[in-house]
Amino acid sequence: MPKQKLVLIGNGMAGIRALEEILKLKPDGFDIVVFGSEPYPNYNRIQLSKVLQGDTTVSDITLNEWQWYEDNNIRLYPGETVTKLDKKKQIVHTDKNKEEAYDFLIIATGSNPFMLPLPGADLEGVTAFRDIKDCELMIDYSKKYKKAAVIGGGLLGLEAARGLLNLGMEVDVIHIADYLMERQLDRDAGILLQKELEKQGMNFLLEKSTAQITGKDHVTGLLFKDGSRIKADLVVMAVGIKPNVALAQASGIPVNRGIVVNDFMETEIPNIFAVGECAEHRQMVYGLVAPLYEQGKALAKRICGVNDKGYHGSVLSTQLKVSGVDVFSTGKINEDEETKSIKMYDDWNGVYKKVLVEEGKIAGSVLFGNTKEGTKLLSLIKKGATIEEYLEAGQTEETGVDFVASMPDDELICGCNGVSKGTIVEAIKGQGLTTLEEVKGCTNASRSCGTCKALVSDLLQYTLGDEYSADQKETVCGCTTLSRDEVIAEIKAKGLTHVREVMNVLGWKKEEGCSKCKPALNYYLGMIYPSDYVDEKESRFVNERLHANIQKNGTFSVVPRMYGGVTNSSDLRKIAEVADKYEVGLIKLTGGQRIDLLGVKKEDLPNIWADLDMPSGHAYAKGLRTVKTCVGANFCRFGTQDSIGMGIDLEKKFEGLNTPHKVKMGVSACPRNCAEGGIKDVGVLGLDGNWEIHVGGNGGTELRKADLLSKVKTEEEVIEWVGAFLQLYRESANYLERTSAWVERVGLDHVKEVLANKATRDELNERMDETLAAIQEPWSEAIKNKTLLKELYEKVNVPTGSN
Ligand SMILES: Cc1cc2nc3c(=O)[nH]c(=O)nc-3n(C[C@H](O)[C@H](O)[C@H](O)COP(=O)(O)OP(=O)(O)OC[C@H]3O[C@@H](n4cnc5c(N)ncnc54)[C@H](O)[C@@H]3O)c2cc1C
Ligand SMILES: NC(=O)c1ccc[n+]([C@@H]2O[C@H](COP(=O)([O-])OP(=O)(O)OC[C@H]3O[C@@H](n4cnc5c(N)ncnc54)[C@H](O)[C@@H]3O)[C@@H](O)[C@H]2O)c1
Ligand code: SF4
Ligand code: FES
Repeated sequence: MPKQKLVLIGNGMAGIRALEEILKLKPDGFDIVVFGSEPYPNYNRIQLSKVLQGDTTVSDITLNEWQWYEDNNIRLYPGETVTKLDKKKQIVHTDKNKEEAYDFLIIATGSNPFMLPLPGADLEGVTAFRDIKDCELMIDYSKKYKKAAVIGGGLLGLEAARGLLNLGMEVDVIHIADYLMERQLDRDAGILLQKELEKQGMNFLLEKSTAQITGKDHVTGLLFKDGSRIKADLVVMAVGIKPNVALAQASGIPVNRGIVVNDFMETEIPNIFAVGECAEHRQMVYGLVAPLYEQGKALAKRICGVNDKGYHGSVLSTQLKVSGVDVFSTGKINEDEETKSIKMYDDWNGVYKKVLVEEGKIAGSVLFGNTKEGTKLLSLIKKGATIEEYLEAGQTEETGVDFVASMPDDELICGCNGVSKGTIVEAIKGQGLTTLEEVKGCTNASRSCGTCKALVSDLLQYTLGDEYSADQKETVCGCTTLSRDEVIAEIKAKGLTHVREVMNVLGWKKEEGCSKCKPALNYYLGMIYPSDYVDEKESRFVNERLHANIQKNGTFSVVPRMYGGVTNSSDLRKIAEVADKYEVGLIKLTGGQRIDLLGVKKEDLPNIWADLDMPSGHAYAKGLRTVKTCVGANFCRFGTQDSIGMGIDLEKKFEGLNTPHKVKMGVSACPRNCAEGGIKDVGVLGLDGNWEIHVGGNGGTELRKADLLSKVKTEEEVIEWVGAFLQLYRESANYLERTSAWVERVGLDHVKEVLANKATRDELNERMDETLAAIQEPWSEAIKNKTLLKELYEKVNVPTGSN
């Protein structure tokens, strides 16, 4: 019987968490399709504040890699928006003219930032702070401009303001109320917060109402209703959010503020659910992840037919993610006729605590300066605990291991994900966890805002005692407690030969591994057994499995190899013909001097490769990409050597080589370095009749200038040194570690010392040659393999001439 089709609209935090819960209950229960307007896999929106503050990068906040979708047979359409929904026929339509029928539909379209409809709101330099695009725009602006104004002194506005300060801008925060975060804090805490943030360099304009954003094309400032003005080159609006309900509304699904749902997240329309910030449950719309995750659990149980009492609403708690400021609030924050409060105010040390009591029970709390008790108070409120229970438990001043030891098992450690101390301790003991990453992988604790990380570390220390090492070794991933070196040593000692076998024998916690360890193990096995290991395609990242880079609209790019960046009229003709025949969207020259055919349909890939009859340029590979060359001595009046010839020889020699991460090379024939060897993994430079070999350069986000490794005379010596260097890197780097990071980690002196020995270089080159001898050209291999064509490239006619 065919599986029921489940379509999810919205590839954000709530929708994907609901899918994860569904997959836990029925791993193979549905045929799943996801549409997401943003061109990324599901990422941690919460961490955008940390990206702006410079504590992490966009590439590190992905929650579910592309591979996760592949592994779970989820068809993801990134960068594609659902524009229409036909609830009678049970079909959704997209902005790319796709139609998808569903048996069950989940709407998880989140919120839109609320943009004040002020004159000038459409000027260049005015932005919201909601997604990666906004974050990148602010980072970009900070490089060009000096003065930023943030409208809104709530959680988002203050986190944005801290980020902009870190980026070197002067920041004014304009707030409509008379104290900061008035929705989350009482006046006393708000004033303490303001003092602390002023010390950090923020400037506040309170009780200010903006009348206009001034400027002609680009913003130049703000004009307030009281007639005063400030200058600004960048204006960030952070004045709240609006549930994104337009699609539901237009489709006749009942909407109030949000899409109205019952306790099982069902809308009034059969088979249509809503979850996350777009949903309204018992007249409440939420804007924090903890309740959205609770909703996801209830939804998953309903859709999988598991009996449950459903979702009954959430007690909220918030923490501001600004370093140096500890502020927490939960439940009620202000006194009224029904409440009494216990207060402690230490103006000298800037510590404030208030616990509100209603009908004898704890109803809410505001903490400033010391927020250790935050999760305890949240747990007590959730349980409906009395004030006596709180007072009897004692207000501990303890910290660290003693503090977590004193917590009861049911106390919450991670508010975002609802994970208690008991659950974490049980997972550490039951599954032999030793690192924060493993606890995160198994329990979800610390997977969202990350403020509970210190408590989770304390719990690890408390549970493991002497076995715990704060200076934790880096494990391959959360599925194992072994490091890369330990795994490699075990593979060699036990003669393990397959990815699954490694996982079984070495006691992997997740039988099937994850998207981090599978490609890593596949690489390590290939590196250890170059002649015998049969590459496991299913363990590779999707781009490497398909031998083409997937683009944001789901099409692919084709980059044929052009040794040394040199081409000829016959290859150019073939490329032009192929581009016409397959209606290629864009032909573009790459930074590595290659031709990129973009916008190719997956099913056309094998036919294009067959028509091109050129080798793969490996533009998708964790391997040798390109050798860029300058024109050199044959044409350039400054050139002293044949850089093109040298580049072609290097590229022909190392073509198809798998490496821990991508490897780029550049060869120039004089110190002007036109092939930019100074920012390549390997840069070869002609100088006074010698060749200099530079290594460990990187022109990407982690910009690094290459270091001089050695100076040699002949082309043969260049090949010998480069071969030895690459093999040393292959054998000792972590998978996904670029040469730049590896050279930094192990030290240039170490690399030089190892390679200085000719006998060692020869040994490394012997192993390199064995590896190179086993390499096969992937495109011609793929078009010969009918099973592979059927499995990987749907709707393909086997190209003529293949067997
Ligand atoms: C900077 C920042 C910091 C934050 N910090 C915290 C924090 O510390 N703690 C906390 O609990 N919360 C925090 N939040 C709030 C939290 O991120 C949100 O509550 C959460 O992301 C909401 O999840 P969601 O899935 O409902 O919506 P979203 O994450 O917005 O996901 C909805 C997705 O659906 C897509 N979409 C919309 N319409 C369509 C359509 N028609 N077709 C296809 N796709 C569509 C959108 O593009 C979006 O990608 C923060 C938010 C921001 C912006
Ligand atoms: N640490 C966290 O938990 C965190 C961090 C960032 C964002 N978020 C979430 O993201 C969403 C958006 O955050 P937010 O801070 O924009 O929303 P918010 O509603 O919490 O705060 C908006 C603030 O803007 C002020 N404001 C409204 N109109 C104004 C005006 N015209 N001029 C000046 N100030 C004005 C309000 O007084 C309010 O304090 C919320 O759901 C929030 O919970 C949470
Ligand atoms: S690097 Fe030197 S030799 Fe090569 S093209 Fe540039 S100037 Fe000419
Ligand atoms: S409290 Fe936010 S991730 Fe744990």
